[in-house]
Amino acid sequence: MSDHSRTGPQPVAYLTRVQSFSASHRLHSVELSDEENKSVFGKCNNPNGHGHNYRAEVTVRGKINRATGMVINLTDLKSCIEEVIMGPLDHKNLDQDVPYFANVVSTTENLAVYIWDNLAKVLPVGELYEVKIYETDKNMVVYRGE
Ligand SMILES: Nc1nc2c(c(=O)[nH]1)N=C([C@H](O)[C@H](O)COP(=O)(O)OP(=O)(O)OP(=O)(O)O)CN2
Ligand SMILES: [Zn+2]
Repeated sequence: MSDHSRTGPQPVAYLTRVQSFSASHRLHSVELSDEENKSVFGKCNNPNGHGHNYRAEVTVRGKINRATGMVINLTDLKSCIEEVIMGPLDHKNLDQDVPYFANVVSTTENLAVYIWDNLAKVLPVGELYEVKIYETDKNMVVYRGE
């Protein structure tokens, strides 16, 4: 049996915070012709764009600090999520308002990478383990920094 007392090993836990946000976008690649864009992205290439109510699940992995009982203080994780997700992305047009997506297609895959890269820069403790993004109730991407 493992010993998680004061002198035993520090157990590792995975802490997840869920955050919803709304954004619009259009799937369009600068590397493809207009015809190719229409063919690949179909209705999602409509110049008027469309919107989603996204759901992000951010998971941090780390040892449970003996003194605090925490992997990361949820207050700090919430601040990071505000800075990386809510500020830049909520109620924004991803392609027009977020410089990263000027030349990167705003798929859920790329959105997960964007969120991962920026969260990794600001997390104070623990290690970012997983970013999960639901674009719709039916479509979800998991990114683990690989
Ligand atoms: N690999 C990916 N493919 C597609 C993405 C994506 O992010 N990665 N995104 C889109 C569109 O942006 C859009 O989100 C798809 O919307 P829609 O087809 O309406 O969504 P649902 O599958 O949930 O709805 P249905 O009820 O099945 O129509 C397209 N492809
Ligand atoms: Zn979409």
